[in-house]
Amino acid sequence: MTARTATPLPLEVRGVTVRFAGLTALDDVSFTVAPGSVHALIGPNGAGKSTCFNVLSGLYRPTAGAVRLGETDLTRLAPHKIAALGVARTFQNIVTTEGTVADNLMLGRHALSRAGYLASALHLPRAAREQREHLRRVHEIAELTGLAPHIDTPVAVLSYGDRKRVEFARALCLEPRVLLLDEPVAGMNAAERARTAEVVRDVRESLGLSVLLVEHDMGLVMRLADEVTVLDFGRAIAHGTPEEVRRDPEVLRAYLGTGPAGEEDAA
Ligand SMILES: Nc1ncnc2c1ncn2[C@@H]1O[C@H](COP(=O)(O)OP(=O)(O)OP(=O)(O)O)[C@@H](O)[C@H]1O
Repeated sequence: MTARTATPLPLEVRGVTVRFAGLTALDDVSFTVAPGSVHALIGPNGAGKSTCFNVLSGLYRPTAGAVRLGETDLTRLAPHKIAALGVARTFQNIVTTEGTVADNLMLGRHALSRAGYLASALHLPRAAREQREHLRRVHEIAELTGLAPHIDTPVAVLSYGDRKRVEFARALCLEPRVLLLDEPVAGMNAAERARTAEVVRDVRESLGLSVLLVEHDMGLVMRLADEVTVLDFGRAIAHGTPEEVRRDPEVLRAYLGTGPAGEEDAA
C-alpha cells in the first residue's frame, strides 16, 4: 500500500466564477498551489474563501472556469471522486464525535480499501491483510499528528484541539496529494494553535504533500505559508509571499483599519 504523497502535483484554479442568484461569490479567480507548498487563501468575511473550498472539493459547481490536479480535470466531479484522486479536506466544524481515534482514522482509510465491502464482511484473507496494513498506516499517521497517545481514546473525551487534529489526521488517511484545511486553528487556544502549526509543517515535510489553507489567524498564515492568495468580494486581489501581500496596498485597503496584515495578531 504505497503512499500517494510521493508524487505531489500542482492544483490549478483557472478563471473560477461562482454565481448565486445575482451574487458573484467568486469572480474569475485563478491561482496555483505549487507541489509541496503551503498556500494560504485569505480575505475578509464574505470574500469567497469557503465558496472556493467548496468548488475545489466538489460541493459547488462553478459557473465558469476549471480546477485541475496535474493533468486531471476535477471541475464537476463528485466530492468522493475528487477525494479519491488525491484532494482531501477538513471542515471548519468538527464532524467527528463517535468511536475512538483509531476508529475514525480507519474510516478515513475506507475510501482506499480495495478488498471491498463483501470481502471484508466475509473476513476473506485478502481483506484481513488489507485491514492490518490500514491499521499500521493509521498508527503511523497518529504518530505524525501527535495523536499516538490517544489512539484508543474515544474522540468525545478529547480536548477541542485534539479533536480538530483527528479531523486533520483522518483527511491524511486518504493519502492526499493536496490537503485543504478549512480554518484548522479556529477556536483553539494559543498552545493548541502552535502545536497544530508544528504538525502541519511536519506533515508537509515528511509526506511532501501540498496544503491549501483558509485561516483568519494571520500570525499562523504568515508563519506557515509559502504563498498567499488574497480574495476580496470574490476577486483575487493579490498573490505573493506573506511578506509581499502584507505590504500590498490593495490588501491593506481590503483589511481597512487593521494595519499591515499579521502585525496585530501574531499568535
Ligand atoms: N450557498 C450560497 N447561496 C447564496 N450565497 C452564498 C452561498 N454561499 C456563500 N454565499 C455568499 O457568497 C459570498 C462569499 O461567501 P463565503 O462563505 O465563500 O465567504 P468567506 O470568505 O468564506 O467568508 P467567512 O470568512 O466569513 O467564512 C458571501 O456573500 C456569501 O453570503
